[in-house]
Amino acid sequence: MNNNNHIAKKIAEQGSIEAYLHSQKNKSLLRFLTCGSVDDGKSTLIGRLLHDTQHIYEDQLSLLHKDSKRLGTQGEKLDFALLVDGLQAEREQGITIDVAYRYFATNQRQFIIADTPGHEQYTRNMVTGASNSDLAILLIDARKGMLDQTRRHSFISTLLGICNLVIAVNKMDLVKYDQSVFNQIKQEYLTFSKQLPYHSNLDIKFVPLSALGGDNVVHPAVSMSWYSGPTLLDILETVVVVNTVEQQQVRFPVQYVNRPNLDFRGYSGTLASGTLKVGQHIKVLPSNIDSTISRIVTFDGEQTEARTGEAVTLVLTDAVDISRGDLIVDYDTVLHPVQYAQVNVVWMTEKLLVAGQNYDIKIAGKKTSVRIDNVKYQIDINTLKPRTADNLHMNSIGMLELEFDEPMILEKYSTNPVTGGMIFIDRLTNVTVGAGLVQQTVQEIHRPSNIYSQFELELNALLRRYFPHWGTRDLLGGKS
Ligand SMILES: Nc1nc2c(ncn2[C@@H]2O[C@H](COP(=O)(O)OP(=O)(O)OP(=O)(O)O)[C@@H](O)[C@H]2O)c(=O)[nH]1
Repeated sequence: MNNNNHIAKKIAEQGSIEAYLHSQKNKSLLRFLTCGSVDDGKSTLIGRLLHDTQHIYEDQLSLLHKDSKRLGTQGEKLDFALLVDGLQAEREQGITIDVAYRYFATNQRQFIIADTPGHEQYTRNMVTGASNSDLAILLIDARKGMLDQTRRHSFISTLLGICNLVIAVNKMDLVKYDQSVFNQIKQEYLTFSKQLPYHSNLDIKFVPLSALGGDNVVHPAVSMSWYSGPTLLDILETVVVVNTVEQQQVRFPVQYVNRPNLDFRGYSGTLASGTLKVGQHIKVLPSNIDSTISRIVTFDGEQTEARTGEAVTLVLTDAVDISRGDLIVDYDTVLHPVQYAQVNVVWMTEKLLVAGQNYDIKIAGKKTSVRIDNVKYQIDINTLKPRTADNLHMNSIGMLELEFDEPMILEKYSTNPVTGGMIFIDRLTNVTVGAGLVQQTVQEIHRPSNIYSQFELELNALLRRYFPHWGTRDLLGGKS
């Protein structure tokens, strides 16, 4: 059955189009990404998932029949990779590609898949895909076992806070569906995974499959009777995703001050976490000015409440001075601005990252600059252990010590991905060159005292002693 018939059947089951749409809307949503090395079978797997869950339109299916026959990549069979490799041509032409998002739904759930290419230089897209996902499917070619890219993508996924990993050992048909091959890869991965960030919170599942033949993707494989676990779709339909963001404290980065006329002044943005209500007492950081929400305006009209992820415009009872990049939080939230932070970085450009460089950064809607004070270490992708490094090259992951141009409201990435996640932008080319995740904000930093003159140090001490309300930073590293 193709997608058209499939949907028609579902509508008939529900009784009306309205009832069908309503049932779709109330299903939980799982966002996942597929990653792994080049040619591991990501596109084939996604094509197979869409096909076997009847999410391919009639015209797509006949085109797929035609293309598979014309190219003959799979003999007489369908080449599912062709279904999702629409970007292939762009790839071959070397055009920058982005993550391809695809949507499908089953009776249990709705899914959004981020398909990220496996080539080494495409780590950038993988990071983008992972930052919006609840679960990562890591494909491993059964013939090749674990590769650097498997380790790198596992590390990045977990660093970005994904705690559901599915290790899909693909192309089992090419190893004669041998259980020992699967077991060996599973064992190797389990040993490796002990080094992954937040290891104790990880839920790792293993499935042996053949994306090409459809074994254990949607339907259980007869060829692998030794495997009694769930199929990949079973896992996707039942995995429990804990969304803690909604319960977290309010973080509303102001993206835009909306002032269409003298009578209206609103602050637009997407609510990164928590909920906001009309009448709620709030505070604006870094200024610490407080006010109350008088209206919540959206594209579809006014509402009394805003939930995590909603794009809204807030109107306040007072005419306060708020600019783009400010952060609206609950009135009783205490967050101190910091000038330094230790940040995990995934470097994505050929130009080496070295200490002393300056970059523009964007964090929670705010744009400012940083200086790389120090490359603390690089992560060895095989052992996931830190090793000393003076620089970071493309695709490497490391820890930096940063100094911001101005005091910043930051949090650990693990506390809040919006106030703890940043991108690095090259000042000349305006290209995104890295992704950073705050590991630790640093209030105190110990600089060698001899970079300041005795007079500067004495003046600094006097200012801090007699004018504490100026918030002067301690040149020797004390709290501001
Ligand atoms: N025998 C066999 N071949 C497979 C299987 N899955 C994928 N392939 C083949 O492996 C090759 C690569 O598959 P793709 O789906 O294009 O791989 P990919 O990971 O999407 O590759 P990129 O998009 O280039 O990163 C194709 O020739 C597929 O037909 C499988 O389970 N068994």
